[in-house]
Amino acid sequence: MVERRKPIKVNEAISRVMNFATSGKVEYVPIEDSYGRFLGEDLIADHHVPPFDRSPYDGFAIRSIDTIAASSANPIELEVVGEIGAGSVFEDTVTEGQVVRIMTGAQIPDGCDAVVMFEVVKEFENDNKSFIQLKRNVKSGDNISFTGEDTKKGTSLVRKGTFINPGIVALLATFGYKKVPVSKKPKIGIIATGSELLGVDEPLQPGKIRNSNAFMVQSQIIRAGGEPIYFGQFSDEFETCFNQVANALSQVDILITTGGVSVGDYDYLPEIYNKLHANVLFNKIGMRPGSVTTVAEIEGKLLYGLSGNPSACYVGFELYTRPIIRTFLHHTNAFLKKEVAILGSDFPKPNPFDRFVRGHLTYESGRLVATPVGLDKSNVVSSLAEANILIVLPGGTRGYEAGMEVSVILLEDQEGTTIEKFTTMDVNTRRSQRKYD
Ligand SMILES: Nc1nc2c(c(=O)[nH]1)N[C@H]1C(S)=C(S)[C@@H](COP(=O)(O)OP(=O)(O)OC[C@H]3O[C@@H](n4cnc5c(N)ncnc54)[C@H](O)[C@@H]3O)O[C@H]1N2
Ligand code: MOO
Ligand SMILES: [Mg+2]
Repeated sequence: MVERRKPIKVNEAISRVMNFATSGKVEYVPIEDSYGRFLGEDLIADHHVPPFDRSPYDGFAIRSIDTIAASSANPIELEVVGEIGAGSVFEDTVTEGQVVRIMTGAQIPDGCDAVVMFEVVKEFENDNKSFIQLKRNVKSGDNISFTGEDTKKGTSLVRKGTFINPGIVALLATFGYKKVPVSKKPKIGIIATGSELLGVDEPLQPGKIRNSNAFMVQSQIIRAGGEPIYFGQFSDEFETCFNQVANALSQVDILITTGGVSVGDYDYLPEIYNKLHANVLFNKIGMRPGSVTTVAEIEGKLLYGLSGNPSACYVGFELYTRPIIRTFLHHTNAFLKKEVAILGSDFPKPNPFDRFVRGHLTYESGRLVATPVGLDKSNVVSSLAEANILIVLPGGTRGYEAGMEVSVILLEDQEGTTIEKFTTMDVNTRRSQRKYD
Protein backbone atom coordinates (compact mmCIF):
# COMPACT_ATOMS: atom_id res chain seq x y z
CA MET A 1 0.00 0.00 0.00
CA VAL A 2 1.49 3.31 -1.09
CA GLU A 3 2.21 5.85 1.59
CA ARG A 4 -0.37 8.67 1.73
CA ARG A 5 1.37 11.95 2.35
CA LYS A 6 -0.37 14.96 3.87
CA PRO A 7 0.53 18.23 2.10
CA ILE A 8 1.32 21.27 4.21
CA LYS A 9 1.09 24.92 3.12
CA VAL A 10 4.10 26.61 1.50
CA ASN A 11 4.38 29.22 4.26
CA GLU A 12 4.25 26.51 6.92
CA ALA A 13 7.02 24.57 5.12
CA ILE A 14 9.17 27.71 4.98
CA SER A 15 8.75 28.41 8.66
CA ARG A 16 9.54 24.81 9.61
CA VAL A 17 12.78 25.02 7.62
CA MET A 18 13.67 28.46 8.98
CA ASN A 19 13.53 27.06 12.52
CA PHE A 20 16.83 25.39 11.64
CA ALA A 21 18.49 28.44 10.07
CA THR A 22 21.96 29.12 11.48
CA SER A 23 24.59 31.77 10.77
CA GLY A 24 28.07 30.85 9.71
CA LYS A 25 31.48 32.16 10.65
CA VAL A 26 33.50 35.02 9.21
CA GLU A 27 36.72 34.63 7.19
CA TYR A 28 39.10 37.05 5.48
CA VAL A 29 39.68 37.18 1.73
CA PRO A 30 41.88 39.48 -0.39
CA ILE A 31 39.90 42.50 -1.56
CA GLU A 32 40.29 41.29 -5.16
CA ASP A 33 38.12 38.27 -4.25
CA SER A 34 35.50 40.16 -2.25
CA TYR A 35 33.10 41.03 -5.08
CA GLY A 36 30.00 38.85 -4.84
CA ARG A 37 30.69 37.79 -1.24
CA PHE A 38 28.69 38.93 1.82
CA LEU A 39 30.23 41.42 4.21
CA GLY A 40 31.27 39.79 7.50
CA GLU A 41 31.09 42.91 9.70
CA ASP A 42 29.59 46.42 9.56
CA LEU A 43 31.67 48.81 7.48
CA ILE A 44 32.15 52.01 9.49
CA ALA A 45 34.13 54.99 8.19
CA ASP A 46 37.28 55.25 10.33
CA HIS A 47 38.25 58.57 8.76
CA HIS A 48 36.65 61.43 6.88
CA VAL A 49 36.34 61.18 3.09
CA PRO A 50 37.96 63.16 1.66
CA PRO A 51 40.45 63.26 4.53
CA PHE A 52 41.52 66.86 3.67
CA ASP A 53 40.08 69.89 1.84
CA ARG A 54 41.01 69.42 -1.81
CA SER A 55 40.67 71.03 -5.18
CA PRO A 56 38.00 69.66 -7.55
CA TYR A 57 39.61 71.50 -10.51
CA ASP A 58 42.91 72.28 -12.15
CA GLY A 59 43.51 75.98 -11.41
CA PHE A 60 44.80 78.25 -8.66
CA ALA A 61 44.24 78.08 -4.91
CA ILE A 62 43.62 81.61 -3.67
CA ARG A 63 42.61 83.72 -0.67
CA SER A 64 39.08 84.96 -1.36
CA ILE A 65 39.77 88.07 0.70
CA ASP A 66 42.32 89.18 -1.92
CA THR A 67 39.62 89.20 -4.62
CA ILE A 68 37.03 91.47 -3.00
CA ALA A 69 37.77 94.38 -5.30
CA ALA A 70 38.21 92.32 -8.49
CA SER A 71 35.89 93.03 -11.46
CA SER A 72 36.21 93.29 -15.25
CA ALA A 73 36.74 97.02 -14.83
CA ASN A 74 39.27 96.35 -12.07
CA PRO A 75 41.28 93.19 -12.81
CA ILE A 76 43.60 92.17 -10.00
CA GLU A 77 47.01 90.57 -10.26
CA LEU A 78 48.21 87.83 -7.92
CA GLU A 79 51.62 86.15 -7.78
CA VAL A 80 51.96 82.39 -8.31
CA VAL A 81 54.28 81.22 -5.52
CA GLY A 82 54.18 77.48 -6.05
CA GLU A 83 52.71 74.52 -7.88
CA ILE A 84 51.23 71.28 -6.53
CA GLY A 85 49.83 68.20 -8.22
CA ALA A 86 47.53 65.66 -6.53
CA GLY A 87 49.47 63.87 -3.80
CA SER A 88 51.80 66.80 -3.09
CA VAL A 89 51.41 69.26 -0.26
CA PHE A 90 52.35 72.98 -0.32
CA GLU A 91 54.58 73.38 2.71
CA ASP A 92 54.23 77.15 3.34
CA THR A 93 51.31 79.35 4.24
CA VAL A 94 49.94 81.45 1.40
CA THR A 95 49.86 85.15 2.28
CA GLU A 96 48.32 88.31 0.83
CA GLY A 97 48.58 88.64 -2.93
CA GLN A 98 49.78 85.07 -3.46
CA VAL A 99 48.24 82.04 -5.18
CA VAL A 100 49.36 78.43 -5.73
CA ARG A 101 48.95 76.58 -9.00
CA ILE A 102 46.97 73.47 -7.98
CA MET A 103 45.76 70.32 -9.74
CA THR A 104 42.52 68.39 -9.22
CA GLY A 105 42.74 66.30 -6.06
CA ALA A 106 45.56 68.26 -4.42
CA GLN A 107 45.24 69.47 -0.83
CA ILE A 108 44.26 73.14 -0.45
CA PRO A 109 47.34 75.03 0.87
CA ASP A 110 47.17 76.71 4.27
CA GLY A 111 45.94 80.27 3.93
CA CYS A 112 43.78 79.56 0.84
CA ASP A 113 40.01 79.20 0.99
CA ALA A 114 38.93 78.96 -2.68
CA VAL A 115 40.00 77.73 -6.11
CA VAL A 116 39.66 79.41 -9.51
CA MET A 117 39.81 77.29 -12.66
CA PHE A 118 42.51 77.89 -15.28
CA GLU A 119 39.79 78.97 -17.72
CA VAL A 120 38.82 82.12 -15.75
CA VAL A 121 42.28 83.65 -15.31
CA LYS A 122 44.94 85.10 -17.58
CA GLU A 123 48.47 83.90 -16.86
CA PHE A 124 51.53 86.08 -17.51
CA GLU A 125 55.19 86.43 -16.61
CA ASN A 126 56.89 89.53 -15.27
CA ASP A 127 60.49 89.78 -14.07
CA ASN A 128 60.85 85.99 -14.17
CA LYS A 129 57.90 85.67 -11.83
CA SER A 130 54.50 84.13 -12.67
CA PHE A 131 51.23 85.99 -12.15
CA ILE A 132 47.55 85.58 -12.82
CA GLN A 133 45.05 88.25 -13.66
CA LEU A 134 41.52 87.80 -12.26
CA LYS A 135 38.45 89.85 -13.20
CA ARG A 136 35.92 88.55 -10.69
CA ASN A 137 35.63 88.15 -6.98
CA VAL A 138 35.50 84.76 -5.38
CA LYS A 139 33.65 83.64 -2.26
CA SER A 140 35.26 81.73 0.55
CA GLY A 141 34.69 78.01 -0.07
CA ASP A 142 34.22 78.34 -3.83
CA ASN A 143 35.41 75.22 -5.65
CA ILE A 144 36.57 73.28 -2.62
CA SER A 145 35.80 69.65 -1.83
CA PHE A 146 35.56 69.83 1.92
CA THR A 147 36.92 67.31 4.41
CA GLY A 148 34.21 64.73 5.18
CA GLU A 149 31.74 65.99 2.56
CA ASP A 150 31.65 62.52 0.98
CA THR A 151 31.32 60.71 4.28
CA LYS A 152 32.11 61.55 7.90
CA LYS A 153 34.25 59.52 10.25
CA GLY A 154 32.06 57.19 12.31
CA THR A 155 29.31 56.84 9.68
CA SER A 156 27.96 53.32 9.31
CA LEU A 157 28.19 52.73 5.57
CA VAL A 158 27.38 49.10 4.87
CA ARG A 159 25.73 46.55 7.11
CA LYS A 160 27.10 43.11 7.91
CA GLY A 161 25.59 40.53 5.56
CA THR A 162 25.26 42.85 2.57
CA PHE A 163 26.07 41.48 -0.89
CA ILE A 164 29.36 43.10 -1.90
CA ASN A 165 28.89 44.99 -5.16
CA PRO A 166 31.58 46.98 -7.02
CA GLY A 167 30.61 50.17 -5.14
CA ILE A 168 31.18 48.44 -1.82
CA VAL A 169 34.53 47.17 -3.10
CA ALA A 170 35.44 50.84 -3.73
CA LEU A 171 34.52 51.68 -0.13
CA LEU A 172 36.51 48.74 1.22
CA ALA A 173 39.57 49.99 -0.66
CA THR A 174 38.94 53.56 0.55
CA PHE A 175 39.06 52.35 4.14
CA GLY A 176 42.14 50.18 3.70
CA TYR A 177 40.69 46.67 3.69
CA LYS A 178 43.47 44.72 1.97
CA LYS A 179 41.75 41.69 3.50
CA VAL A 180 37.98 41.83 3.72
CA PRO A 181 35.90 40.13 6.42
CA VAL A 182 33.27 38.08 4.60
CA SER A 183 30.72 35.51 5.65
CA LYS A 184 32.06 32.00 5.20
CA LYS A 185 30.13 30.20 2.46
CA PRO A 186 28.09 27.23 3.59
CA LYS A 187 29.37 23.99 2.05
CA ILE A 188 26.48 22.36 0.29
CA GLY A 189 26.72 18.80 -0.93
CA ILE A 190 24.81 17.55 -3.95
CA ILE A 191 23.99 13.96 -4.81
CA ALA A 192 22.01 13.10 -7.93
CA THR A 193 19.88 9.96 -7.87
CA GLY A 194 18.54 7.84 -10.70
CA SER A 195 19.82 4.92 -12.79
CA GLU A 196 18.57 6.72 -15.91
CA LEU A 197 21.12 9.51 -15.53
CA LEU A 198 24.01 9.90 -17.95
CA GLY A 199 27.03 12.15 -17.51
CA VAL A 200 27.02 15.37 -19.54
CA ASP A 201 29.64 13.99 -21.88
CA GLU A 202 27.92 10.67 -22.55
CA PRO A 203 25.96 9.98 -25.75
CA LEU A 204 22.23 9.40 -25.35
CA GLN A 205 21.14 5.79 -24.84
CA PRO A 206 17.65 4.23 -24.89
CA GLY A 207 15.66 5.13 -21.76
CA LYS A 208 18.33 7.43 -20.41
CA ILE A 209 18.73 11.19 -20.06
CA ARG A 210 21.62 13.42 -19.07
CA ASN A 211 21.86 14.59 -15.49
CA SER A 212 20.97 18.28 -15.59
CA ASN A 213 19.84 18.84 -12.01
CA ALA A 214 23.25 18.41 -10.43
CA PHE A 215 24.71 21.22 -12.54
CA MET A 216 21.61 23.40 -12.24
CA VAL A 217 21.65 23.11 -8.45
CA GLN A 218 25.39 23.81 -8.34
CA SER A 219 24.79 27.13 -10.08
CA GLN A 220 21.76 27.92 -7.93
CA ILE A 221 23.95 27.39 -4.87
CA ILE A 222 26.57 29.75 -6.28
CA ARG A 223 23.91 32.34 -7.13
CA ALA A 224 22.61 32.13 -3.56
CA GLY A 225 26.15 32.55 -2.17
CA GLY A 226 27.02 28.98 -1.11
CA GLU A 227 29.84 26.60 -2.06
CA PRO A 228 28.66 23.51 -3.92
CA ILE A 229 30.39 20.16 -3.53
CA TYR A 230 29.24 17.54 -5.99
CA PHE A 231 29.38 13.98 -4.68
CA GLY A 232 28.27 12.35 -7.94
CA GLN A 233 25.40 9.99 -8.59
CA PHE A 234 23.77 7.37 -6.45
CA SER A 235 24.43 3.76 -7.12
CA ASP A 236 21.48 1.40 -7.71
CA GLU A 237 22.02 -0.38 -4.45
CA PHE A 238 20.38 0.83 -1.21
CA GLU A 239 23.22 0.18 1.25
CA THR A 240 25.73 1.95 -0.99
CA CYS A 241 23.35 4.91 -1.35
CA PHE A 242 22.86 5.07 2.41
CA ASN A 243 26.62 5.13 2.96
CA GLN A 244 27.02 7.81 0.27
CA VAL A 245 24.52 10.06 2.05
CA ALA A 246 25.99 9.45 5.51
CA ASN A 247 29.51 10.08 4.22
CA ALA A 248 28.54 13.25 2.32
CA LEU A 249 26.60 14.57 5.27
CA SER A 250 29.67 14.47 7.49
CA GLN A 251 31.54 16.79 5.10
CA VAL A 252 28.99 19.55 4.52
CA ASP A 253 26.76 22.09 6.24
CA ILE A 254 23.73 21.17 4.13
CA LEU A 255 23.09 18.20 1.86
CA ILE A 256 20.88 18.25 -1.23
CA THR A 257 19.76 15.18 -3.10
CA THR A 258 17.74 15.39 -6.29
CA GLY A 259 15.24 12.71 -7.20
CA GLY A 260 14.30 9.49 -5.45
CA VAL A 261 12.10 11.25 -2.95
CA SER A 262 8.62 10.24 -4.08
CA VAL A 263 6.82 6.93 -3.61
CA GLY A 264 8.43 4.92 -6.43
CA ASP A 265 10.12 1.52 -6.01
CA TYR A 266 13.57 3.08 -6.47
CA ASP A 267 12.87 6.24 -4.47
CA TYR A 268 15.31 5.44 -1.68
CA LEU A 269 15.39 8.75 0.16
CA PRO A 270 12.44 8.15 2.54
CA GLU A 271 14.07 4.89 3.67
CA ILE A 272 17.44 6.58 4.02
CA TYR A 273 15.95 9.30 6.30
CA ASN A 274 14.42 6.51 8.31
CA LYS A 275 17.68 4.63 8.68
CA LEU A 276 19.52 7.84 9.59
CA HIS A 277 16.88 8.54 12.27
CA ALA A 278 16.42 11.95 10.65
CA ASN A 279 13.61 14.21 11.76
CA VAL A 280 11.53 14.69 8.59
CA LEU A 281 10.08 18.23 8.72
CA PHE A 282 7.69 17.53 5.85
CA ASN A 283 7.47 15.35 2.75
CA LYS A 284 4.61 16.94 0.83
CA ILE A 285 3.78 20.59 0.18
CA GLY A 286 0.65 22.05 -1.35
CA MET A 287 2.52 23.52 -4.30
CA ARG A 288 3.30 22.85 -7.93
CA PRO A 289 5.92 22.15 -9.01
CA GLY A 290 7.81 20.64 -6.11
CA SER A 291 5.04 18.99 -4.12
CA VAL A 292 7.37 16.12 -3.19
CA THR A 293 10.04 18.45 -1.74
CA THR A 294 11.19 16.86 1.49
CA VAL A 295 13.33 18.39 4.20
CA ALA A 296 14.81 16.41 7.05
CA GLU A 297 17.14 17.37 9.88
CA ILE A 298 19.84 15.56 11.80
CA GLU A 299 21.50 17.32 14.72
CA GLY A 300 20.56 20.66 13.23
CA LYS A 301 21.92 19.81 9.76
CA LEU A 302 19.39 20.06 6.93
CA LEU A 303 18.96 17.43 4.23
CA TYR A 304 16.99 18.57 1.22
CA GLY A 305 15.29 15.90 -0.79
CA LEU A 306 14.54 17.95 -3.88
CA SER A 307 12.45 16.46 -6.64
CA GLY A 308 14.07 14.75 -9.61
CA ASN A 309 11.85 16.71 -11.98
CA PRO A 310 13.99 19.69 -13.07
CA SER A 311 11.43 22.49 -12.62
CA ALA A 312 10.31 21.07 -9.27
CA CYS A 313 13.93 20.76 -8.15
CA TYR A 314 14.64 24.36 -9.17
CA VAL A 315 11.61 25.83 -7.38
CA GLY A 316 12.15 23.73 -4.26
CA PHE A 317 15.69 25.08 -4.00
CA GLU A 318 14.71 28.74 -4.41
CA LEU A 319 11.89 28.58 -1.86
CA TYR A 320 13.44 26.44 0.87
CA THR A 321 17.23 26.27 0.46
CA ARG A 322 18.10 29.79 -0.65
CA PRO A 323 16.83 31.56 2.52
CA ILE A 324 18.82 29.12 4.66
CA ILE A 325 21.97 29.94 2.66
CA ARG A 326 21.34 33.68 2.92
CA THR A 327 20.81 33.45 6.69
CA PHE A 328 24.07 31.49 7.00
CA LEU A 329 25.73 34.41 5.19
CA HIS A 330 24.32 36.91 7.76
CA HIS A 331 22.15 38.46 5.08
CA THR A 332 19.22 40.03 6.90
CA ASN A 333 16.89 39.89 3.88
CA ALA A 334 17.02 36.14 3.46
CA PHE A 335 14.01 35.82 1.18
CA LEU A 336 13.65 36.58 -2.50
CA LYS A 337 11.95 39.88 -3.16
CA LYS A 338 8.30 39.84 -4.14
CA GLU A 339 6.66 42.35 -6.50
CA VAL A 340 3.22 42.84 -7.97
CA ALA A 341 3.02 42.56 -11.77
CA ILE A 342 0.42 42.24 -14.48
CA LEU A 343 -0.05 38.73 -15.87
CA GLY A 344 1.07 38.81 -19.52
CA SER A 345 -0.96 35.86 -20.79
CA ASP A 346 -3.85 33.67 -19.68
CA PHE A 347 -3.19 30.81 -17.30
CA PRO A 348 -6.52 28.98 -17.56
CA LYS A 349 -5.65 25.78 -15.66
CA PRO A 350 -7.15 25.89 -12.12
CA ASN A 351 -5.22 24.01 -9.44
CA PRO A 352 -5.95 23.27 -5.82
CA PHE A 353 -2.24 23.74 -5.03
CA ASP A 354 -0.37 27.07 -5.12
CA ARG A 355 1.56 27.36 -8.36
CA PHE A 356 5.01 28.81 -8.93
CA VAL A 357 5.03 29.35 -12.66
CA ARG A 358 8.36 30.04 -14.36
CA GLY A 359 8.03 33.42 -15.97
CA HIS A 360 9.81 36.31 -17.57
CA LEU A 361 9.45 39.83 -16.20
CA THR A 362 9.53 42.83 -18.52
CA TYR A 363 8.93 46.55 -18.07
CA GLU A 364 6.26 47.86 -20.41
CA SER A 365 5.35 51.57 -20.28
CA GLY A 366 6.12 51.77 -16.60
CA ARG A 367 4.32 48.56 -15.68
CA LEU A 368 5.78 45.23 -14.68
CA VAL A 369 4.50 42.43 -16.88
CA ALA A 370 4.95 38.78 -15.91
CA THR A 371 4.63 36.28 -18.74
CA PRO A 372 4.76 32.51 -18.19
CA VAL A 373 7.53 30.84 -20.21
CA GLY A 374 7.62 27.35 -21.67
CA LEU A 375 5.53 24.38 -20.77
CA ASP A 376 4.23 24.51 -17.21
CA LYS A 377 5.06 20.96 -16.15
CA SER A 378 7.36 19.99 -13.35
CA ASN A 379 9.36 17.65 -15.60
CA VAL A 380 10.34 20.31 -18.14
CA VAL A 381 13.79 21.84 -18.25
CA SER A 382 13.48 24.32 -21.13
CA SER A 383 11.27 26.85 -19.29
CA LEU A 384 14.02 27.44 -16.73
CA ALA A 385 16.41 29.09 -19.17
CA GLU A 386 14.23 32.15 -19.69
CA ALA A 387 12.82 32.38 -16.18
CA ASN A 388 13.80 35.44 -14.16
CA ILE A 389 10.73 35.22 -11.92
CA LEU A 390 8.35 32.74 -10.39
CA ILE A 391 4.75 33.84 -10.85
CA VAL A 392 2.80 32.99 -7.71
CA LEU A 393 -0.68 31.77 -8.54
CA PRO A 394 -2.47 30.84 -5.31
CA GLY A 395 -4.44 27.59 -5.52
CA GLY A 396 -8.17 27.81 -6.12
CA THR A 397 -10.98 26.82 -8.40
CA ARG A 398 -10.44 29.40 -11.13
CA GLY A 399 -7.68 30.02 -13.61
CA TYR A 400 -6.02 33.39 -14.22
CA GLU A 401 -6.49 35.82 -17.07
CA ALA A 402 -4.02 38.14 -18.76
CA GLY A 403 -4.19 41.58 -17.15
CA MET A 404 -4.76 40.36 -13.61
CA GLU A 405 -2.43 41.45 -10.85
CA VAL A 406 -0.17 38.68 -9.61
CA SER A 407 2.71 38.36 -7.17
CA VAL A 408 6.07 37.53 -8.65
CA ILE A 409 9.27 36.36 -6.96
CA LEU A 410 12.42 37.96 -8.40
CA LEU A 411 15.01 35.24 -8.99
CA GLU A 412 17.98 37.43 -9.88
CA ASP A 413 17.50 40.04 -7.16
CA GLN A 414 20.32 40.47 -4.63
CA GLU A 415 18.59 42.75 -2.12
CA GLY A 416 15.97 40.29 -0.92
CA THR A 417 13.35 40.90 1.73
CA THR A 418 12.62 39.87 5.29
CA ILE A 419 9.14 38.72 4.37
CA GLU A 420 8.96 34.96 4.19
CA LYS A 421 5.38 34.63 2.99
CA PHE A 422 5.53 33.85 -0.71
CA THR A 423 1.85 32.99 -0.90
CA THR A 424 -0.51 35.47 0.68
CA MET A 425 -4.13 36.39 0.40
CA ASP A 426 -3.48 39.92 -0.81
CA VAL A 427 -3.13 38.88 -4.42
CA ASN A 428 -6.09 36.54 -4.18
CA THR A 429 -8.35 39.35 -3.04
CA ARG A 430 -6.92 41.89 -5.40
CA ARG A 431 -7.21 39.72 -8.47
CA SER A 432 -11.00 39.89 -8.39
CA GLN A 433 -10.97 43.66 -8.03
CA ARG A 434 -8.46 44.90 -10.53
CA LYS A 435 -7.76 43.95 -14.05
CA TYR A 436 -5.66 45.79 -16.63
CA ASP A 437 -6.09 45.74 -20.38
N1 LIG B 1 2.42 7.53 -7.53
C1 LIG B 1 2.97 8.76 -7.49
N2 LIG B 1 3.92 9.06 -8.36
C2 LIG B 1 4.51 10.26 -8.32
C3 LIG B 1 4.08 11.23 -7.38
C4 LIG B 1 3.07 10.87 -6.45
O1 LIG B 1 2.67 11.67 -5.61
N3 LIG B 1 2.57 9.62 -6.54
N4 LIG B 1 4.64 12.48 -7.41
C5 LIG B 1 5.08 12.93 -8.70
C6 LIG B 1 5.74 14.19 -8.58
S1 LIG B 1 4.74 15.51 -8.23
C7 LIG B 1 7.07 14.33 -8.80
S2 LIG B 1 7.75 15.90 -8.78
C8 LIG B 1 7.96 13.19 -9.04
C9 LIG B 1 9.13 13.25 -8.08
O2 LIG B 1 9.94 12.20 -8.32
P1 LIG B 1 11.27 11.93 -7.51
O3 LIG B 1 11.67 13.15 -6.75
O4 LIG B 1 11.14 10.69 -6.77
O5 LIG B 1 12.36 11.84 -8.64
P2 LIG B 1 12.71 10.61 -9.59
O6 LIG B 1 11.63 9.61 -9.51
O7 LIG B 1 14.06 10.16 -9.29
O8 LIG B 1 12.70 11.33 -11.01
C10 LIG B 1 11.61 12.05 -11.49
C11 LIG B 1 11.90 12.53 -12.89
O9 LIG B 1 13.00 13.42 -12.89
C12 LIG B 1 14.04 12.96 -13.74
N5 LIG B 1 15.34 13.26 -13.10
C13 LIG B 1 15.77 12.75 -11.94
N6 LIG B 1 16.99 13.21 -11.63
C14 LIG B 1 17.34 14.03 -12.65
C15 LIG B 1 18.50 14.80 -12.91
N7 LIG B 1 19.54 14.81 -12.06
N8 LIG B 1 18.54 15.54 -14.04
C16 LIG B 1 17.48 15.54 -14.90
N9 LIG B 1 16.35 14.83 -14.69
C17 LIG B 1 16.28 14.08 -13.58
C18 LIG B 1 13.82 11.48 -13.83
O10 LIG B 1 14.39 10.93 -14.98
C19 LIG B 1 12.30 11.40 -13.81
O11 LIG B 1 11.79 11.66 -15.10
O12 LIG B 1 7.31 11.99 -8.82
C20 LIG B 1 6.00 11.90 -9.39
N10 LIG B 1 5.50 10.58 -9.22
O1 MOO C 1 6.60 17.61 -6.91
MO1 MOO C 1 5.85 17.57 -8.47
O2 MOO C 1 6.80 18.78 -9.08
O3 MOO C 1 4.58 18.65 -7.82
O4 MOO C 1 5.14 17.61 -10.13
MG1 LIG D 1 10.54 8.91 -8.10
